[in-house]
Amino acid sequence: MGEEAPVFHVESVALESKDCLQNSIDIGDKTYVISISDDPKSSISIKILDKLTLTWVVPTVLGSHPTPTNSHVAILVNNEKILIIEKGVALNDFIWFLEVDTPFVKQQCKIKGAEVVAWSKGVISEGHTPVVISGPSGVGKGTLIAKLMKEYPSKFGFSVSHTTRFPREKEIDGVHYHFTERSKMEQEISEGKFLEFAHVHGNLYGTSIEAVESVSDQGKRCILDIDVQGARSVRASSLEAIFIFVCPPSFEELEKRLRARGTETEEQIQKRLKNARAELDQSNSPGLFDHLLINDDLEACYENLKKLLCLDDSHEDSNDSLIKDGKAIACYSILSKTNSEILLQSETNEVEKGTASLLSLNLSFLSGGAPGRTRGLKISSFN
Ligand SMILES: Nc1ncnc2c1ncn2[C@@H]1O[C@H](COP(=O)(O)OP(=O)(O)OP(=O)(O)O)[C@@H](O)[C@H]1O
Ligand SMILES: Nc1nc2c(ncn2[C@@H]2O[C@H](COP(=O)(O)O)[C@@H](O)[C@H]2O)c(=O)[nH]1
Repeated sequence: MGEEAPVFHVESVALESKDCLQNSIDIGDKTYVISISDDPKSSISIKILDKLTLTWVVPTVLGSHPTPTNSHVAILVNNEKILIIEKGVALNDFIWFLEVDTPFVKQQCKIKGAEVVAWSKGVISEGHTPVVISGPSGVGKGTLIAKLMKEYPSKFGFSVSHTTRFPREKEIDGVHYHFTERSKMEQEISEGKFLEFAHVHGNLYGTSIEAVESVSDQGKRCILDIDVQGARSVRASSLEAIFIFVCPPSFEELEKRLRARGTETEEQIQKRLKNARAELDQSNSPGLFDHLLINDDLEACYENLKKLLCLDDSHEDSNDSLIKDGKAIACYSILSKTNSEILLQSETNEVEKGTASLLSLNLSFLSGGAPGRTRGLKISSFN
């Protein structure tokens, strides 16, 4: 009796060059050649061979790229994207997707009139639904968020927005905001790097995709402090979130708080109060906010916020245990592939703490993708 054929499905050809390992993948009439090397000068290159005309194209490459390393394997997920498994990098950084024909890439090809490919990092942790907090200037959003972050530093992460306004005293660049030049921010908006942006009180504010994704990467729940226009844009985006509007007990109290904060000129206060009326009017827009919170007594409001966020619910993501020690080094090769599952085998004999000898990667629930992360990767480990 003959041996049963193994379920191997090799689609990638690996070519050793002096400083790096290249993988080539065929999709239709094109061959994608991916070289990742740890030489900083030539760290990542993508070339496309058109097999009909035998011409090479160097595409425009979008997105943050994988960590340079001289060993990786590549395998086709479907005709839209290639999965890259990097070797010798941290466990929370070893899965990447090179999108070659997804809707985002097609749209970018049209905009740029050139061949485009885009990187997207694969994320094992699902994170938790982000929370959008809106409300008029001075109502106490920042105060409530600061309390939450202080009490639950490992549960929540703040989405650090970009803004063209000047920093206030004690505000730190990269912590409270990314303070930026208008032209630079506009350029980055045109490059598709922002989830949302809005002109607020005479300045440009925006949430970069990276700001939200980097919080989720840490397995934390992302908090966005954005105005009502921004909340509307996020509602219309693919980001699933909970939307909370914070109201003042009265307009007079709002004005009192804004003045007492002492961070705005009289002219700016007037502008913010005028905008506050419009924002309060919009708080009841159908389908926009899930919850309204009145910030009268701060402690009472904070307790209500905690209730809304189910902070006594101690549910853990089933993938969490695998990424707890995300710094462990991954060194996996592809053992087998079906349409929805890839089996990875550790190349090291001694299984490092935090890694497993076999990993099963389920691709059935993928979501997101370039220009952000690819989420929904389900991983099971076997030792
Ligand atoms: N419940 C409350 N009672 C009294 N004062 C409050 C209350 N909540 C917040 N404050 C005070 O009101 C001022 C404005 O609060 P905060 O800066 O948090 O508002 P904000 O909504 O984040 O404003 P902005 O949108 O302009 O950033 C602060 O001085 C803060 O200490
Ligand atoms: N649409 C967005 N609005 C934002 C963002 N970051 C902050 N904001 C809102 O701007 C006002 C003013 O903030 P301030 O710090 O200058 O007082 C406030 O309502 C914030 O919620 C953003 O990224 N996008």
